[in-house]
Amino acid sequence: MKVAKFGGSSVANAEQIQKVANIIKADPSRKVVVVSAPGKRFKDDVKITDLLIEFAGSHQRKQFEQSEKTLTIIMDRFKEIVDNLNLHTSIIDDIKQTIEEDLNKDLSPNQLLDAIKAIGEDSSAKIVSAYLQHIGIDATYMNPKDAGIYVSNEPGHAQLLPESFPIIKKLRDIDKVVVIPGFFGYAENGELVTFSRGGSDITGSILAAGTKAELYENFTDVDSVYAVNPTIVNNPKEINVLTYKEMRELSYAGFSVFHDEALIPAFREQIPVCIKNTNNPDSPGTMIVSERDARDNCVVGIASDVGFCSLYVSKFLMNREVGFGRKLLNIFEDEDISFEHAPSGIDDMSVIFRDHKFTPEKERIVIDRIKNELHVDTVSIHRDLAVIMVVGEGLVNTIGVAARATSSFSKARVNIEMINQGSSEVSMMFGIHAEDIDKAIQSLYHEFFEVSQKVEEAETKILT
Ligand SMILES: Nc1ncnc2c1ncn2[C@@H]1O[C@H](COP(=O)(O)OP(=O)(O)O)[C@@H](O)[C@H]1O
Ligand SMILES: N[C@@H](CC(=O)OP(=O)(O)O)C(=O)O
Repeated sequence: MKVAKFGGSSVANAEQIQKVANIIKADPSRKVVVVSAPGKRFKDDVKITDLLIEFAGSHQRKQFEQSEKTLTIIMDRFKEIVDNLNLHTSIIDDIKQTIEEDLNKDLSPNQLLDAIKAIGEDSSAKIVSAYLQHIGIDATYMNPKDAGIYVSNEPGHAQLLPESFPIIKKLRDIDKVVVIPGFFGYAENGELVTFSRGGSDITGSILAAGTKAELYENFTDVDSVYAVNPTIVNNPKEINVLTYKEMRELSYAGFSVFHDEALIPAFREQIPVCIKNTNNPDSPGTMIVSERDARDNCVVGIASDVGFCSLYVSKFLMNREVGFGRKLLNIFEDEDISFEHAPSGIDDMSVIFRDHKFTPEKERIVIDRIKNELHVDTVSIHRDLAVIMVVGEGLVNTIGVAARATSSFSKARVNIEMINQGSSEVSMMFGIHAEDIDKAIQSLYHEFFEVSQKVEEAETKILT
């Protein structure tokens, strides 16, 4: 059996849901279906999840006029979907009732936000299951609690609890298509918890691993994972096969097409993942597996992400000071900031971290503590940093990749703030100014995918 997850763009309106139904109908082994909340229908549209967050926020701030307005937009979108699919309007009444019940429960602000956010995927699953029944497919909606999505709310990521596995495994025995909302599960104490943004991919992966599915299909709005973000380079090369490790590095650094946490369950149970397009289901998509032949392309993809900050410290004879690195990272730990990379030299060290939690107040505390406790010679902060990852299993065994990458930055007139290579065998990381991302990616893409392709074509011509 297969687990098929359909993202927000695949359930954004009635027409998309009809495509989803056709995909399910076309392959009876698609037994477990996971859906996101309706996403964007066009570029400047707003996802239902964002509307729900806005609704919960304005309600909590007691801006009731605003919250009512947002609720009307949310309900109109669900109503349009239900009407266009010719489904019973009682579904709409149920959504409204669930929202009202949540507002009247004695919930903390965070609990209420989670409960409201989850309504997007929950309603979507009810609608998709009703539509499948409507067109004669034996389908049923199932709440994540009944499906066995029990998670401990670990900081940073959702960890599946051991009691989940036997329950999830039983889904295999159900002789129907089971439609389960993505993006949320339940903690040990019965509390509803949502995952990080884009987290329906995680639900799909958990269910694929728990049912030991033959394949986890992740349906989205692109034909495949491309070698670079298609919004930066036009018509980039499609990737046919990727390893879990490669995808993890790429999604970490901005390939939002698949959530990096979603790789963990699939990787642990060695479930192959296929990224496919709801709008073009016959296209083969991208397979994510444990091994691939890396001889033909050493660099498989180049990802970029913004929102990083770098803290630089230098101190004469740092290398001889036992415990310096630990003390520096301890300050970050005390301030609840996780670090992403920590490249170092003999007398200097940088700590790279995501800047969303680094308020001016935190910046002041961290700098003061570093000066007072570590007695450094220099300390400085650089904001607006972007990270570029050049990724590929073949990197370790290929000579000259770093040279080609640095020369591409130089051709694009992009200054490299930092290079980190060595700890990961599958990636090379570069820190640059965020404003340089597009030209850096375009230049790297040209070097690793356009120039090498031309060389290969020329070599083939000579040989034939
Ligand atoms: N390298 C990449 N390959 C394919 N898509 C990418 C890549 N990097 C970013 N994306 C973006 O990921 C989007 C699909 O992910 P997402 O918006 O989460 O879809 P869904 O609505 O299915 O959850 C694509 O539309 C594309 O803009
Ligand atoms: N709806 C949630 C979860 C999710 O996975 O959505 P999508 O499939 O549209 O990325 C979000 O917007 O974060």
